[in-house]
Amino acid sequence: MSSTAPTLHEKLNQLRQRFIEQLPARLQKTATKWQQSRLSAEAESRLAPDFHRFFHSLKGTGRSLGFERIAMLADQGEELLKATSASADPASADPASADPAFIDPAFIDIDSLIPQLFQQLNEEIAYLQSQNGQQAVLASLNSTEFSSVAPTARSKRQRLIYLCDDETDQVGQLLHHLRCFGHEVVHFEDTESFFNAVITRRPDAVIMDVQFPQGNTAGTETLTSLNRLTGEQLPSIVLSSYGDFYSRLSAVRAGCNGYFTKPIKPLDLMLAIDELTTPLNEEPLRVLVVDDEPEAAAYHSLILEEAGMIVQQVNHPADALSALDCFSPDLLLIDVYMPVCSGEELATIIRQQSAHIGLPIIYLSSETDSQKQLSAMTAGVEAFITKPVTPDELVSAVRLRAERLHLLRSLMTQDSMTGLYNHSTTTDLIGKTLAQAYRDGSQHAMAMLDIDQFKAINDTYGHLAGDQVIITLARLLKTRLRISDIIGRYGGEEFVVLLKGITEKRAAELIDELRHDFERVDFHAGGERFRCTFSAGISSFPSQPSTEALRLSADQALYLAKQQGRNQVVINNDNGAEYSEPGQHGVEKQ
Ligand SMILES: Nc1nc2c(ncn2[C@@H]2O[C@H](COP(=O)(O)OP(=O)(O)OP(=O)(O)O)[C@@H](O)[C@H]2O)c(=O)[nH]1
Repeated sequence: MSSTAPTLHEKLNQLRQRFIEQLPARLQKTATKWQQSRLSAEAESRLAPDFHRFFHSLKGTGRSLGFERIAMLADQGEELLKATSASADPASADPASADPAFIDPAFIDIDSLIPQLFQQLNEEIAYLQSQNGQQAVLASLNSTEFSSVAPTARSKRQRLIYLCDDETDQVGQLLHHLRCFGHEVVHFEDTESFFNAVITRRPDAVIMDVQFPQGNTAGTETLTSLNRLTGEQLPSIVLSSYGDFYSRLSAVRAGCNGYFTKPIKPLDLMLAIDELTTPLNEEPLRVLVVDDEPEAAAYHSLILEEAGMIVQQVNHPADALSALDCFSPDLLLIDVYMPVCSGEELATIIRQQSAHIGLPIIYLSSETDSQKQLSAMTAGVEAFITKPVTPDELVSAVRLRAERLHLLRSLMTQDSMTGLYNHSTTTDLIGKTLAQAYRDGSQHAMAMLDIDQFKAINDTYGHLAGDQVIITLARLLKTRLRISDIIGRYGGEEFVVLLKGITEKRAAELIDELRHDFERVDFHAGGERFRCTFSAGISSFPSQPSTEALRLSADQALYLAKQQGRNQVVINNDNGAEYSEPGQHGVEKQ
């Protein structure tokens, strides 16, 4: 059995199979209802919206999933129903004069045509379930284009970095710093092995020396050849012993993003790499999909997830409001035709609540009538996408409209210096996580971190150096902890982390590893080099049943850590405090 995760094509294939397996039962149910509707005028008008919705959504989902013939038959059904219902509506004007393709409804034998369509749909399903049909479906699936759907790299903070420098003795410290921050670093001593490695496995960023035995600008020339060969610019930073004009010019021509001269200040270079490889908006976009058709919702979710977004599906419009509150999406994707309430009505309900006034909404529908699209837009939605939508179209439509709100939200929820959550957002998110933990019985641990003798750092090296220390610890937490963990700057030099799904003991081990790596980071201020440490206190849920109780308990443990000499991690659990190995010092001046 293969242990790899299913590919997009495999997931899509599963979705199609599920759709086809369930279709005969849906068809049977609708055919039975159709017979009932023929018994009286009352039943006919009561059940008419159900048939319209059935054909309409079958057309949309069928087309999205690539079942062209099913979509075509469903389209015929919808058109037949439209034509006969228009003839029953005395308010509708006589279209015969305007439309040359008009067929008089009096000549449409709906009683035999609709059952014929049911029959044809059943035959198509039987074909699709046969071996020949399955092969045809597979062939069409393989021809589907997903080329420009973005990779899921955004979900990982760890970067692959290639460092190409033949002066091995000088890069040891840099390698250590980069690895401290959780990056995978591969070191090459010559440009040829570096070149081959890039072709085999493309890195997220490159640090390149300029001068090699092969030539004075051999490093930057290698980057230029690679960029030409692959047609893509490698994010790169130059690290050179020379700052002369021609070395710098060769770096500019190779499209390098930065130029550092030796001796190296590892932290500066590391932060530059971090900036180069971290997308402006690091948090993935969140999309709520509301569609009564589970397969259609799953199909669109799959595409958006594949592009790195977090998606939640809701199949009943009534569940959309609570999902909005719990999930906090950056965008809402709504199907227009749903039972109970239309997409238009749902959009109006949402817009009437001040908390969701700015939320971008996109309609997704098989409706091609531009007049109807226009009227649906009156509820204040951003866009109307017609099914079937290609993956690239869907991803870019969603990204375009969601990113602005996402950015605005980030400004309100993040601390501007570190990009971590601010105090109130941290408390808010922890509260929501605990509410969920009560329902699913999960356990979590909280860590409170405080930089040791930070006042002395500010006083000795200046506030800018102090800020650098805060930013570095924030980066360390972000790169080394899980994306799902909640990491906040609680104020000043104090941080709070909720490590989800782990015991306090495991949390203490993780934080202690960070403590150990942090104390080995070199900071520079003026001509001086210095190091810092932090202390941490750990508490856990459910022994501490609320955010406030967790915070107080972690704070007590932190206080103990400070009292006992700093640079250590203390757990506050039911059995009393437990300590990690205490460190040596708070500030080390070298
Ligand atoms: N550079 C800088 N300093 C800050 C920032 N926020 C708070 N501080 C300073 O952080 C220092 C915190 O000092 P204290 O609370 O006395 O604690 P400490 O010196 O770290 O000592 P211990 O916690 O006991 O190890 C104060 O001098 C604050 O002015 C900031 O954003 N940047």
